[in-house]
Amino acid sequence: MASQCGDGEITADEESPSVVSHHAEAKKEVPWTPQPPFEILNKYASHVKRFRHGRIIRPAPETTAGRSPHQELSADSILELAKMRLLQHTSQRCGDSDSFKYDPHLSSESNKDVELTSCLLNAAEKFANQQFDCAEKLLRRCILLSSHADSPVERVVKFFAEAIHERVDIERGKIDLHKNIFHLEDTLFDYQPAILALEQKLPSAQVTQFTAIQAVLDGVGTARKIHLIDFGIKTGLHWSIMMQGLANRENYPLELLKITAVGTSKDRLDETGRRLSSFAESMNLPFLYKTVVSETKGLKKDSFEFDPDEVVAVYSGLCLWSQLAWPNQLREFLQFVKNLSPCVIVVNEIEASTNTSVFIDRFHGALPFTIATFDCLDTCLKGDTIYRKIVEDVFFRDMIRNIITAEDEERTFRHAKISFWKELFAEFEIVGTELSDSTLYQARLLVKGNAAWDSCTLDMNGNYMLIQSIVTGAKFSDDRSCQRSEERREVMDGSDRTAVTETWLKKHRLLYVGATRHPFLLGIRDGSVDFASFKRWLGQDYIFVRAFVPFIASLLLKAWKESDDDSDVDVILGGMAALNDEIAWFKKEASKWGVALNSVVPQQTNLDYCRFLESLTSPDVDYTLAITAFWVIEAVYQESFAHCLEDGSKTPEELKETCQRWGNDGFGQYCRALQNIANRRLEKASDDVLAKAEVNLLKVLEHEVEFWNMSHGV
Ligand SMILES: Cc1ncc(CN)c(N)n1
Repeated sequence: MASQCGDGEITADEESPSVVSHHAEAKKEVPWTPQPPFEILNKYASHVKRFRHGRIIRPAPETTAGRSPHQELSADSILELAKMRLLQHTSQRCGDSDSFKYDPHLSSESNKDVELTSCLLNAAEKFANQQFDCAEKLLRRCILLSSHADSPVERVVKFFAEAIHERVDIERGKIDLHKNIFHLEDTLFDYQPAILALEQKLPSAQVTQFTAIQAVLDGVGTARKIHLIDFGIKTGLHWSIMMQGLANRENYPLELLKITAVGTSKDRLDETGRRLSSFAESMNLPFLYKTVVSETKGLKKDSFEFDPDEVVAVYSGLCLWSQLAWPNQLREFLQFVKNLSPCVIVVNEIEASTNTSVFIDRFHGALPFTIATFDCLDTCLKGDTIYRKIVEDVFFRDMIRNIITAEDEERTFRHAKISFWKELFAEFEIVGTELSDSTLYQARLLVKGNAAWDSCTLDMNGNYMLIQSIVTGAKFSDDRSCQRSEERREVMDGSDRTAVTETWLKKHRLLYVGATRHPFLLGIRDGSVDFASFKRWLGQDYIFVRAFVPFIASLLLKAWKESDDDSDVDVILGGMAALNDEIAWFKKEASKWGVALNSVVPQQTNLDYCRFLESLTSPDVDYTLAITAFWVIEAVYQESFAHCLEDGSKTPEELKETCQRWGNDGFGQYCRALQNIANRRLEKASDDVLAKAEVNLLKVLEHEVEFWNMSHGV
């Protein structure tokens, strides 16, 4: 795809003031080159070196204090700073150009972005308060200053300012609401190369595609006849990826893959069908493609062809939002889907809060999400400026206009938060099912394996996966503190008493799976492990375990001084005593494998982890924090090695003793005792300690993943 659009062309187009020429260019037919499924995942092998600290542990909010001169700010930090500026300078409210004080620590670009954003925020507030003159003055300033739109923030400000300006004119009766006749399906089709570029380069698109495919594959299991119903098939690229997964299925050869695509344009559906059919043919995959030409409203079951032997799966990719303006219709649609009796329904939606009739709330719901998206587009479509412009100009400009200028049913662009969707699905007894470990692991690997996706984070909300383009440090801490009381409430007064640590493990399951189902461990479990890797692990872990001794000693001291329960000391002492035996075991094992422990040089990853342990030995560190970290460190090994001993494992004889050491039931009981102590302490901890303990849990998990990476030799 990218090679279809060389740099020269892009440069020329970049200089063009109009986007129309880009559109003409981008509409050119380009070959459809689906990526083989696991080739995308195989990319990890070469990228895995970048499998470094991701964004799961977000940085502290960026502030300008202590910053080097002329620093660039991330787009989301600009938004936070702009909000702060606006709050601080309440007197400078009506577009007075001299009132904005440039921060000498920031680059001129960042200063300009902050100024523009606070001007826009101010204008939106003024508009919401019906101070149209003042709003107009501010908006004119935004439009003027963002006319060159160099940065993603400027482009967002420009689109929002233009839309609010139009809204001011509507309110004043100067113009009528110009109805947006935006037909998503047509637009997607008209700009297919841009959409394909998006699908292939945007982390959220790739992760959702893979997760969706894997969830469908898990859902249909070993079925030989699979019927996929897709409401919103677009390019159909995702199914070509799945076809390759199905073609590789060994024990349960596929008898038929049937896809029924639902949409309003027969031509467009047929074209997608032709591509998928030829792709299936090239793979010798038994394939049938059907179409149902209809709006989602008023769908009839008998428009679909069902076979009693087949297993039905439903995919709804960015499709439900378009019905949010008509809640009854949305409910009818869900009932319809439910009546199809699918084995799995995979839904992919944008999470934002724009489904409200209150203008200012909608504005604040749409702005961060748009800034994050533009920032992400800027990074991921760097070499495809034409496509980026199309996506911004065609899709987002219309979306912003609609969110800002329209009301009631005219307002068709809506997004809801995950809690809304969960409640809605629950009405139909549609509940989230757990994503398999391999799905979670692959999703995380996909994000971590691509340096350009540094700003993408994955989180779990129950069984729902959240993919966020960018989350600010500030937002991170806000979100966490909002959740804190909820987490605690679950512990204290819920009848279904879920402890804090369990809630966290669910919330951070992706990372937990990454730490406990690493390919190094899976290699031990299936017998394919490279013994050189095992020896590397042995030597490095010996060094780690030695550093563990002072950590436990300091923990013992903290327990003795601070604990409200004497038995804590006994549990920790048990762990300490076992370490003596463990160190002796390492020595014996090392001599068995010919590893000279004295000459092992600690690797940087190991040193980093040991330094983290050391930081927890300080008397300033709260007992609750240290015991929580201790529990996670032990629990990861317990869960990891126990998995290598479960039924079906092919762990080589010579590694069984290692797995037994941490995978045995006694060690499991000891870990549960540690977890109980952690829960008891966390239940009573202050919000501050609770927040720090959660961050430490994430840090331990990250260190553990890195430790396995190091051992694995990546
Ligand atoms: C890296 C690491 N993590 C945990 C453990 C278990 N004590 C260990 N030995 N090494």
